[in-house]
Amino acid sequence: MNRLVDGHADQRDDDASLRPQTLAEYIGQKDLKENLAVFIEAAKQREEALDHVLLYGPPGLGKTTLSYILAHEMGTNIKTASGPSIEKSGDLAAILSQLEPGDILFIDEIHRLPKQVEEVLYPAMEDFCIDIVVGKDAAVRSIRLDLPPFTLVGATTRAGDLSAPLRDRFGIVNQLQFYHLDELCKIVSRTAKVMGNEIAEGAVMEIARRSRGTPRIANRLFRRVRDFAQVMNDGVVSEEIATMALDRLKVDHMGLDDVDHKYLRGIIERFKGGPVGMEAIASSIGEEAMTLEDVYEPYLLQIGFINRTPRGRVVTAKAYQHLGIAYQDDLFGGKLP
Ligand SMILES: Nc1ncnc2c1ncn2[C@@H]1O[C@H](COP(=O)(O)OP(=O)(O)OP(=O)(O)O)[C@@H](O)[C@H]1O
Ligand SMILES: [Mg+2]
Repeated sequence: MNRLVDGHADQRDDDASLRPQTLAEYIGQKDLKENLAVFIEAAKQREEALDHVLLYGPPGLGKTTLSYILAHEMGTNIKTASGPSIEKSGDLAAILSQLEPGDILFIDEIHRLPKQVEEVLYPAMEDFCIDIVVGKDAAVRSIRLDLPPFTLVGATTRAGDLSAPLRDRFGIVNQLQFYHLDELCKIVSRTAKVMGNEIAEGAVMEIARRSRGTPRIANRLFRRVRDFAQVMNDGVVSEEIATMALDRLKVDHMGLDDVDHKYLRGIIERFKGGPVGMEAIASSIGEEAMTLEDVYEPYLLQIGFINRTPRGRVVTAKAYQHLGIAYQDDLFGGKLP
């Protein structure tokens, strides 16, 4: 299903012109940015490749953008690949053997690398070499190929799915956080400017508030609001136009759409607000458990609408209030508020 407030990219998202190019232009993620700036400076002073970097967090928070920025700041090239596209160890060997000293190799969805490919990556990351098996049967032998020092930048939405040996080989491990409202406002204003639209402060706020802490969603909502503004208001994005457009797009003032409502109401109506296991929720509302976990739940957890307990998901009083449903704390059911 195509979902307006889903953090995943669709074809029109991630317009290259909207991607910040430098750390200074990259909005938010303050701690992460400050640390990276130090690591970049230190590596440059020592004339070494930057240590391997793992970036994890929900879709659309800026992992890919940050990888390009790292290459830009280090003044190196970036080669890109994605976990599922590297099917055989030979594919990875081919990619690695083309790297130049200091290059960044960006592997998106790194948790989806096949196991045998991952094993080739270990010595490549640690000792900058790979062992290639040549010949057949009795004549089979392995030759060691030296690689130039390079930086692996891995991105994943599921850090928990990464094997421990792979995870341990990253010197710099960073989690991207949901963005604060003021940061999202800056992102929306910047996007409006890049796209050449006049925008009212109230409209910036309205879009930012509904974008689930996610820059990709902020940009996507802006694009849709801009269509309404163009057709109805000479391209001027006023607060009224923004509010009207977002209401028509069925994104509520917390950024929740029909699917979130279905999820929350599902737990409330069918499971008395929980606790309930992921699989049961997923099958009762007809969505995939993994999608719910990766895409829907992180934000609902972040805004305190659900809790994860050892016995399953629980909808909080805050969510009941948002949905306008009376909350009854069922002490005997052991429900957590
Ligand atoms: N810090 C930021 N400042 C401004 N814009 C940003 C920032 N982070 C992301 N964006 C915008 O959001 C879009 C999505 O970011 P990006 O593609 O880097 O996300 P991602 O984390 O790689 O997502 P996925 O997990 O789906 O690969 C980018 O095209 C960019 O325009
Ligand atoms: Mg990405």
